Amino acid sequence: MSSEPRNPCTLYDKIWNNHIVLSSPSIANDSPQIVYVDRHLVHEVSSPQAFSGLWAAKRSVRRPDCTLATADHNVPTTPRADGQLFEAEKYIHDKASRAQYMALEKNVRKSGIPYYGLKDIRQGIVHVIAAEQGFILPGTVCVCGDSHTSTLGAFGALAFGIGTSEVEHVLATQTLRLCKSKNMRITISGSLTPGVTSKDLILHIIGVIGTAGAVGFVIEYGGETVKDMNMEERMTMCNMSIEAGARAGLVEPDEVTFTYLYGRPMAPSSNENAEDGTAWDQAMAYWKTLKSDTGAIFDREVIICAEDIAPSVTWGTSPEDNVPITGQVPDPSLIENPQRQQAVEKSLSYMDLQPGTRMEDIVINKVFIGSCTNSRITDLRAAAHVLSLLGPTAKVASGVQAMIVPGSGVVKRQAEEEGLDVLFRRAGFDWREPGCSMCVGLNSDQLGNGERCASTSNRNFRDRQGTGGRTHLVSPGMAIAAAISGHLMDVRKLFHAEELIQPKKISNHTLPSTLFGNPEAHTLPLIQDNLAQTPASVRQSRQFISVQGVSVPLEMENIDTDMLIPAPLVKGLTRTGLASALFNRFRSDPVSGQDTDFILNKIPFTRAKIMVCSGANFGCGSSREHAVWALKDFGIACVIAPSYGEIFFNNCLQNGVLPISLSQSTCQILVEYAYTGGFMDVDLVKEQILCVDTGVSFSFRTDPVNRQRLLKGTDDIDVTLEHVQDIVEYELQRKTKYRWLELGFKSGFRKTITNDLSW
Ligand SMILES: CC(C)[C@H](C(=O)O)[C@@H](O)C(=O)O
Ligand code: SF4
Repeated sequence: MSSEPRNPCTLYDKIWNNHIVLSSPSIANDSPQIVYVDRHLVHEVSSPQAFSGLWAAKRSVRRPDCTLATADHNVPTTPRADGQLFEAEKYIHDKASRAQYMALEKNVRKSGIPYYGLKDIRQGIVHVIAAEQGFILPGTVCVCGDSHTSTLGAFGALAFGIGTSEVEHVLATQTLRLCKSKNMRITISGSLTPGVTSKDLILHIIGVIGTAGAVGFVIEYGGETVKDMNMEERMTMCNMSIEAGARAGLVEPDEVTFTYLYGRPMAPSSNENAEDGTAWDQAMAYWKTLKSDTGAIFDREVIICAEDIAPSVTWGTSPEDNVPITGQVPDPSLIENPQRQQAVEKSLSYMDLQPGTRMEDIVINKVFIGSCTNSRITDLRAAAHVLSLLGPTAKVASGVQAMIVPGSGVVKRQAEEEGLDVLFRRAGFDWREPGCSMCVGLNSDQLGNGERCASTSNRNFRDRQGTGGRTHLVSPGMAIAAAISGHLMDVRKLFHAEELIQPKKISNHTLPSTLFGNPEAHTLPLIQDNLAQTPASVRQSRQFISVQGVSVPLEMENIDTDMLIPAPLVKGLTRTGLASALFNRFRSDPVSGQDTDFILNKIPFTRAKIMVCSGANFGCGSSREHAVWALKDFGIACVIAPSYGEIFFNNCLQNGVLPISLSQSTCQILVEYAYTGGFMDVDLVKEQILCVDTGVSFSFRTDPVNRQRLLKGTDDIDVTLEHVQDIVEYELQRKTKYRWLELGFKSGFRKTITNDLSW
């Protein structure tokens, strides 16, 4: 807002320039800037430690009115029909899940943040409800302690995931300290053929550019295919931008976007008559400017032809491991790059698949339709459409368990009004309450050891859906085909092409407004009780100067944060006590619980202080800061790898863990050295790594700002709060220029303080 964009700009440049808080921002392009956050989403897993930190420092939430909370990851999806089951104490049996749920309720009460809990029909997966309620708007910056916040880029917003320390920063300051990303444009030309969906498209794109293909970039998706998509399809595509490593993915807002938003409870209202037009009119005037200028420069361009794409399905343990359903499991012996070859071998061994097996011959035991990728009403309609084409006698194959988990209570009710649940139940599908469910297995919806699942979620990481579980990512229609046939199957084979074209592309906006529940959202009653005050020691040291010790070598690429710490172990309320959680599924045998021979269990690596990895994209995937806390608790103060998942990298900086990027060949030399058990000395002052036993040293570079942060152990929140006057001025300016950004809340959100909304 403070600095006018220079033409020609990309859509991302425009949003970025509009959100720089300081009137004289740092000129260096790659220096962190203070960026204003318009919308902040909060859920129970990534927020407890942020609130504890906030309360411990005696700070408050700066903009509860711009924040929205819900519980989604931990909640059971078993029926909530019995009134008393609404009580979390009775409904959530798992102690740790319940504690996180209760902590969220206490924190929203204390802060006055609007909240959709188990009693509220609007409860659901955070990324689903934000769109449904009109919380997310074009041109805004939206964050959440969750990597799939990228979903909301579909609205032409800059939406991305952050770690828990950054959540605390946003709660306290309503800003973030951020470096600008590069621009990537992915243009998709032509039309998707019948039976091929935006899920197949995004899997295909990730297959083409790789899971690290967009690290450092914000992607703008464009082309005729995208123009032709409805909002839900765009959300599915943007959702998995994080699986390509991108900071965010976005789509230029257009009539499809505006029509979707019109009349949503938290979108700007078209009823308020002001002299200068309604809030909706004012918003529209701004939204129509949100497009990349002709001639804007993108740092990378990718062109995809929609007609080339078949329904996609994964065979391995990374989303890039995908092929058309007509394809086969790849043969690692034909892969030239030795590191990739090894990765494929490991994946196939975990997935228990033989090279050359036809994808359609893979037999499955479970089917999961849900997650923030594919749990919206149009996804359920797509699934129901395939099922209805099969006729009333179609049944889930014997031996297969299939579940459908709507993304929100609103989606669930809508589906029930349309009778979709009847279709699903009749065919033998389990129809559940909303939540993340088997996407991440934080509740009891999990795969057993060795079970194989066709899943509409977004991550096929090892152990992701349950320890030892095997995931094949597919679209909703393909999931139905798998459920009915009992194996992976090309949905297009079941019908004539024209039958697969759904009758109408309808978005939720045609639904009667009662489906959104009481249009006045509510907050829980404010409480002034003293939440168990967390001692200042919960705020871990952020300082790093140097470290000396043994380094542990790893020769794997795409080490994701689910590997670093499996989901069921992120259910705590503190930042500590996670040493044994680090690489837990590798260190402990899933069946016997005995220690394995994984390198971290071996002397001298049990006391390693440095982790050296020769594979790229370390820490990709989920935003869980628990991965860094686990490393730190184990004793690791420095990670050396060729490249990193961006959120993980930032999380390291927040916790005084030094992430060093070096070329793959240098990392390999350091890995060889690490195997000898020799001492390493990593010195940030000198920017040097010394292999003590051989006397060989390597220099490394760190960003000067980050280097200072680590050397001084700076608390970003303190530094940002030195600029509080600039934040105040930015907010005043925002109120005048973008009045509509406040209105939805004033009129619809803050009025009612009640907790008695029921289903
Ligand atoms: C728990 C949360 C931090 C995590 C994420 O950031 O993605 C989760 O949603 C996931 O999908 O793994
Ligand atoms: S990816 Fe899965 S666990 Fe993460 S927010 Fe989406 S549904 Fe929830």
